[in-house]
Amino acid sequence: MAAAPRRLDLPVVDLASPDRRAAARSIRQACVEYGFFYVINHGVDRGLLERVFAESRSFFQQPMEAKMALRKNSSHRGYTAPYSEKFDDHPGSRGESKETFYIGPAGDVDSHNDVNQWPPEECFPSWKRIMMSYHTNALAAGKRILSLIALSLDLDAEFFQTNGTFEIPIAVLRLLHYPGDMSASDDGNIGAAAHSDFGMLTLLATDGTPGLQICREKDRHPQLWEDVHHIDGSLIVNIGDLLERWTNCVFRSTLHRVVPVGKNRYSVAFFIYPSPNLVIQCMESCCSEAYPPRFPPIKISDYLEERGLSSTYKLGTV
Ligand SMILES: O=C(O)CCC(=O)C(=O)O
Ligand SMILES: [Fe+2]
Repeated sequence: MAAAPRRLDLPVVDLASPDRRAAARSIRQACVEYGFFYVINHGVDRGLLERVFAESRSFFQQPMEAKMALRKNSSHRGYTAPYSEKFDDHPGSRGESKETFYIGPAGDVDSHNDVNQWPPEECFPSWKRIMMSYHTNALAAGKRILSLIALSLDLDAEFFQTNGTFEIPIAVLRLLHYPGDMSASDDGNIGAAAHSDFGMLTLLATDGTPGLQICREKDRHPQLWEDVHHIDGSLIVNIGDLLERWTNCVFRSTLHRVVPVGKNRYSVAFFIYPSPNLVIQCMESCCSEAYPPRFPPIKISDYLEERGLSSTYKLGTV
């Protein structure tokens, strides 16, 4: 008989814990072993999250024509349709079934320079306000998590606050919808193909529908995929390639994907990158004589360019 899949018990970090050192230890273990963990008491109001999901659902439930009217623009904001992002892993597969909507900060205080696209106010009167409010709250939660991450790396808790990371942080919200009309047994079908995130940190909220999986050892064959289950009220946090590099690979940016489960699935990803002007180098606390830096210093804007993301994130305007 085949062995039952092992239940993946990712660490749960309480952001409101008075014992910040213990929380930081738990984060360190999570980032070294899994690159993924949950946060609770993260400060993002449950009611706000419910509104974000409700607004997201009503956007994606529109006819394709209305969604395509807000097709992703040259600043990488707006709608992408199912199967628009092709990948080659499975010849014969149609690609990724997910449809997405990208939102960045709304320019300056008067919303000048706002390169976002917004659904028509007559039909979506609260949409922009709810999304901007989530953007602000998620960034605040991200900063609290990064303060514990700094402690977990033997740095000052204010490290990321004082070194320029948040001068003009690049923070992008991505709404996702995985259509429910396919199942994992349909050959080669995938909701989101295996990838690691490029940035520093990703905060992920889901509607509780399963499908998210991680692969802890990317070089192992065959790959072993483990389900990330839902914990009510929590956010899922994962480390991106940039923080893996910055920590000299002490922290892991882990492969993940979304498999179809024959049910509609909604999620909201929030990607955080540092300011484009910041130059990062492998943190001293992550290097030693026996474990020298694996990467030279790099300016974030150059990193984004290297990863093909500079136009994506319209440096300086997000
Ligand atoms: O939808 C999910 O649960 C994961 C989304 C994701 O990995 C991403 O947007 O980078
Ligand atoms: Fe991801």
